[in-house]
Amino acid sequence: MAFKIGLLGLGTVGTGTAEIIYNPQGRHPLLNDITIAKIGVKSLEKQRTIDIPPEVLTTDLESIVTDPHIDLVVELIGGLEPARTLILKAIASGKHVVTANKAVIARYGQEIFEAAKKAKVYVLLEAAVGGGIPIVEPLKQSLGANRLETIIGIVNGTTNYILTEMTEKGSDFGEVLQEAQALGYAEADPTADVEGYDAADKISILASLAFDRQIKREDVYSEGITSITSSDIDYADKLGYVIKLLAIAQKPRQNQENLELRVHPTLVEKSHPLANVNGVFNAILVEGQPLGQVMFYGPGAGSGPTASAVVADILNIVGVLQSNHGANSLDPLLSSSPSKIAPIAPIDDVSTRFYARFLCADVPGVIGHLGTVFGDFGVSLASVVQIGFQDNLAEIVVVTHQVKEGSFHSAIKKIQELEAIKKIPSMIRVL
Ligand SMILES: NC(=O)C1=CN([C@@H]2O[C@H](COP(=O)(O)OP(=O)(O)OC[C@H]3O[C@@H](n4cnc5c(N)ncnc54)[C@H](OP(=O)(O)O)[C@@H]3O)[C@@H](O)[C@H]2O)C=CC1
Ligand SMILES: N[C@@H](CC=O)C(=O)O
Ligand code: NA
Repeated sequence: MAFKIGLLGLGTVGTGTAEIIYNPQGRHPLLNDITIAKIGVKSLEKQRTIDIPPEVLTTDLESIVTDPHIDLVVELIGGLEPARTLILKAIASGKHVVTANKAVIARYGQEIFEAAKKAKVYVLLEAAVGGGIPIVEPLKQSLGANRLETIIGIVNGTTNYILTEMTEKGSDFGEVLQEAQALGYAEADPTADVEGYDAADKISILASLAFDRQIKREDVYSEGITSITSSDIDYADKLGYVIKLLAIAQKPRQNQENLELRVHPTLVEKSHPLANVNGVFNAILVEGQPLGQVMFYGPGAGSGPTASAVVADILNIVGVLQSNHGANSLDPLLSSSPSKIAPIAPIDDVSTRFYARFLCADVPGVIGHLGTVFGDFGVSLASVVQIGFQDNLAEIVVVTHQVKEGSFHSAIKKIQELEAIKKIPSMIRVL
């Protein structure tokens, strides 16, 4: 019997999803049991790159999520509303849901998962993190035997594409962002990409799955790439690093209660596996016991790769429903709904290494003064080098050992008061 899909959205990901479902040859045989009953869009007049029978398209999305003939709703419109309301209505109407919407899941996941549990339907979201990379399903299933400790990921394709183009071709930030938008990688409002909010949504979702905790999205620290300049990229290169936007989740360390969750540009040593993840590719390094480290790598955005993850979720649901013949319970490996909230450490309590570039008057003893102030705040330095001159000012680069963010920033505040220090053009964390 055909399994009927109601598709909300026919943009980059919706079109990729429809293309797979309309062309099942050579793919998983279960696809032959799936049909698209309705597709909800904003505009019926818009030119589409795929032929859709006119009676399938509608602008009445509510009629799709309440249609008694539809079994599963695929939400690919993006944004918070009406996406959240439509997902909840679909659940209340007894429909399974597949979504790529990390913004909604990171903020309203708990509400949605609880509603789904009550209604005994699945809500799957493989496409929401890492695009086509299977990462959500492995965290729920394949890695279930492990005590997961750390996740470090490049989880935003747009910013990785921008940083790669800036690094490899010296391209201009604004121009590359436009390219990423044209390629369908960026969010409708690319602020979410370049300011790190999209990566923060994604790391919240991954941490919630890995540590089985609810994450308060508003407590996740995020810093984007808008202030990264080509000079930073050049200096990083000279020191043996590349700059990547990393999303990091760390389970509570010994004798601590708080999770560490943060997104920021980071200097990554060129020999590190994440340093060679370029363009729209994403990679997620997961560490746990007894497995050790495992890295998931692949295309993190774009029509086909993201649709691959959407359709994988649809197949998972259809497969489970067919095998248990509609039994009245959910497969615990597919459904998820953590009960406890995890406190998140304030960013000042997190330890990291820093790279900082100073422009100083070229007077004797300036390096000594910097060292003394850092020392006063317990910041230990791995290296201090004068790398040249800019506008008659000496350019000094400092790399610290692990230091509490709070101590580093207190030292910087004091350093700013030094007569010889004219400017601190960049401070970037180091992995
Ligand atoms: N693009 C990517 O690479 C990836 C995207 N995602 C996520 O997938 C989701 C979809 O993204 P994407 O395909 O890029 O988005 P697009 O902007 O390309 O497409 C959005 C689609 O939704 C429709 N739509 C939007 N708002 C409404 C509304 N209020 N009522 C009816 N229809 C609406 C649009 O209709 P119309 O066509 O008529 O304008 C369009 O078809 C987002 O949550 C995004 O974060 C996840 C991973 C990767
Ligand atoms: N805008 C996102 C799309 C995929 O999630 C990105 O660039 O990664
Ligand atoms: Na994925």
